Amino acid sequence: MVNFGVGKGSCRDPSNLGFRMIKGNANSQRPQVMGSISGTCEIVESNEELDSFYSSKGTNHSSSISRMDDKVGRHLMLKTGHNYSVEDDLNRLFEAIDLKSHQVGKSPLRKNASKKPIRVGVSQASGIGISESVSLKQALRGLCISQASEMAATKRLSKPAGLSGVSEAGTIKKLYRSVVVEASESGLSLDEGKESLVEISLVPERSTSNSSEKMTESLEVPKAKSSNQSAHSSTHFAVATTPKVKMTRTPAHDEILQVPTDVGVETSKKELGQKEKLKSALSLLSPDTDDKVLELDEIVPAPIKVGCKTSTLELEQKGKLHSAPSLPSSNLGSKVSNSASNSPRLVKPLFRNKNFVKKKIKPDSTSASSSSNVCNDVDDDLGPSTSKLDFRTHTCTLKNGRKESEKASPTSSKKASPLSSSTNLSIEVNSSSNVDSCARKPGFSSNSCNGSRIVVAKANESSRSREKGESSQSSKSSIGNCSSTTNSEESNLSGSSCSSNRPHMSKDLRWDAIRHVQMQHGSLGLKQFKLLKRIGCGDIGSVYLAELTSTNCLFALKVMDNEYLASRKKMPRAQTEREILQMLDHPFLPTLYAHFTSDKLSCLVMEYCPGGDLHVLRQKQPSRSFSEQAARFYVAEVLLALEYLHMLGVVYRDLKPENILVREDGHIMLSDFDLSLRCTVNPTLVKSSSSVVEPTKKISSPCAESSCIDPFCIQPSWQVPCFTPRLVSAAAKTRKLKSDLAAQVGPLPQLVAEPTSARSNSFVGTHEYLAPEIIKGEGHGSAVDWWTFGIFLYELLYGKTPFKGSGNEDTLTNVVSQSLKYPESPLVSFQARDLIRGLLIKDPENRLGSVKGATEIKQHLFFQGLNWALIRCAIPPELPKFCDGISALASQKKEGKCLELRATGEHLEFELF
Ligand SMILES: Nc1ncnc2c1ncn2[C@@H]1O[C@H](COP(=O)(O)OP(=O)(O)OP(=O)(O)O)[C@@H](O)[C@H]1O
Repeated sequence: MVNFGVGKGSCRDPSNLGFRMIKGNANSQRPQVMGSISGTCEIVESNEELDSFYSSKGTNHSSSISRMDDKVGRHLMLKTGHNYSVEDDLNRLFEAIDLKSHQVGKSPLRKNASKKPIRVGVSQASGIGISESVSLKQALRGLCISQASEMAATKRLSKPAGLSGVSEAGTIKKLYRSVVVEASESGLSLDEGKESLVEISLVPERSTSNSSEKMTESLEVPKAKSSNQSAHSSTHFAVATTPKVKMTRTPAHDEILQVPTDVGVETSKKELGQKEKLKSALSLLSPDTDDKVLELDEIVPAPIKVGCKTSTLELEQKGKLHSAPSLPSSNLGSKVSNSASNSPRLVKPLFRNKNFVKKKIKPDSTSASSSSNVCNDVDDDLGPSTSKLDFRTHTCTLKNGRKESEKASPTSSKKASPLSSSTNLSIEVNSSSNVDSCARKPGFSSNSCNGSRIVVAKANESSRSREKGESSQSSKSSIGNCSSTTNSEESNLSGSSCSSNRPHMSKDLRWDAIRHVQMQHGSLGLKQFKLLKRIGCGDIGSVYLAELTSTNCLFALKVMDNEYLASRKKMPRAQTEREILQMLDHPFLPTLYAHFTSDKLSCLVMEYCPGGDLHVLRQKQPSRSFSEQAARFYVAEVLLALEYLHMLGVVYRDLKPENILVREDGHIMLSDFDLSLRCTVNPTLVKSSSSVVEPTKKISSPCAESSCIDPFCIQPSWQVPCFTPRLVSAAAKTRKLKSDLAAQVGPLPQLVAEPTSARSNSFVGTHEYLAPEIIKGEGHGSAVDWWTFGIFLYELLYGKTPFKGSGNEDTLTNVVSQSLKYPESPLVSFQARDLIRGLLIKDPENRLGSVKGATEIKQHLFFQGLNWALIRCAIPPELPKFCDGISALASQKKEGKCLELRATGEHLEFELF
């Protein structure tokens, strides 16, 4: 294992930058997952035979071994027979390899005993001898790849980030392409390739190397093979290209690496040649694959679609924007650092009922007053006093006073926690309460969560009942009665609802705190929370800022009244929200730590977001609108969240600033999923037929553009601000070189993970944000999210929505019939307006994003130069400013401003104290 120490100083969750490259065969059920640490890259060849090999000999396969030629291996096997030791074999092999290396004029690879990659998979099995030459060969190949990775890492580490003089991205791409082409030409069928898939997965840090603790989510491109697989719609990919590709990802990651499969084991010379090329490519990918992917990403030609329908493979339209007459230089002007350097604004989140701002159209809302019923559960008159709380300084502590941070390291955490990995954390509160905290440490078998997981309705009937469009407050609400959903909501929930599949937040100390309380009390329920303040109330429940008893951990506790939900037919919405929350593991989406249900109440224990929402933040801006660079930052993060949701088969449907919460670190969190539509998704790898690349437009110096949030700008040299005047830097030259090379190589296939077949007739959303197709009742799909995304960007930039009328009816009429207009002020760049124009195309089929989803939107010039994978590490436009959280809470308590749950069981009775 090699720690590549990716520079990510400001990264909120650096663990997600760790990645792993795994090669396996079809027999490998899941990618081998090993313990890793932040910024770690591992390249592992994994198959059963390999495992057996290591298992039988206890060989640390991390030993550095150079590549072995097949013939050499075979020869040795014949010569030595079966009675030998592995060590002897390896010694001979090293000699042979040295000889071979000299023959081909290459210096032999060094053995580096100091590097100790973690052992793959099962390591304790014994009794399996090496009797097959293929085992040894493959084992050595695995070692070879590991070493190649290490060497590449060493090389990489010896250079400043971003200044690598060699266009590795271009090289990788070239190799990749050649493999793709050759594999394609070889005429190998998908099935043939199945035996040796290559996976490059992005995995988080792990605390153990137990093979049973696999947690990467494998996205296998080829045809769905088993019924079991087909049950998980969100993780199934269909292949639109040859050769076959297997992709592995962690849910937390935005980027998916795509690598062609290494076809066959030992077939033809041609295939062997392909393997060699692929290995070379893999070795180059090693230390900073994230960076490489980004660079590759950047050089992929942008299939921009502006007002015209684009078929999957026909990318003729993509040049439209690029070929447009010289775009006016961006007036994005100032750099992000500018905003970042602004004196931090005192943000006072005004927690309020959002219904007063933009009233949602929700199917079960029978009256405007209905939503207030929930709010009346607790009669509190607290002001927005949490606005000055400094939750950045808030530290979770356990009851014994020991700081959770002391257990931050995986090992210490494991030792210190009263819950070992063998502890079953499925929780039963009491006989009448049912709790599923899923507060498991990564590494727990996801199966352990299944018992408490909600079973999703299978039939269309049930699906329909889970839609939220039965009625509405507007005249259009009757459309909800005809709500029908096809091709949706058939997927059942899998282990992804557990923390074991939530690598993104796996190190969050709140997991430990919850486990600790559960252990102490035997269960988790409302009694274990001290409700400090009601943050707000929505249509289906109230949200409280709550402290977990005896810890300093704060949560957002959403409390819903079951009876109320049932009487208003809102139970399906609550269920939808919970199920979606259970699936999520993304930096810009909320983490659900636990949920518990009693006869009377349902509670969601969520990550608390102290920074208020974007609606409030926007109103605090001068001219009540965001600068373009700030808007770009926020919409980019929202876009990644939407992309992730779509990949999971979730159409969000309720995008608006009020639902974008601001985290303590200034990044965003998309909240509120009770109006979302669940559907099947069939992600596809699309290989562009065009090789036209416009590198000079696509790639530019990171700071040449406006609103630069390119991590290069916050990277060490380090912390060179964007606005620092630069001459043509070495990095810029390198980029130019890379882009030139990329132009020669051609585009990479693109992953399209848009649930284009999702259909719903529900009338849901928020008036000003409703897409025309929803208003017209024509049925809608995932394109509604791109419409709302356009409205959202418009509102951030102009401070108002484009079609707002004097009343809701007018608004709806305007949405359908009024053409898009831009106010004269504030001045907004052409790129921004062009993006909005593409997104607000009334015909969903022609709307930007309708075919290729976020993939095509991300390539719009508005986002030019943005480093998508590292945006989470970028400096936000502004940071919420709070004073000390704990002391503020304490003073609130003294002042009697806090609510505390009265210990009366499950009744929601609070009193001031
Ligand atoms: N995790 C959180 N952290 C901080 N505030 C939150 C969190 N979740 C929700 N809120 C706030 O609580 C309030 C109520 O949220 P909630 O989702 O219940 O209602 P809503 O957004 O109106 O949606 P709905 O009516 O669909 O339930 C909102 O003001 C929201 O900003």
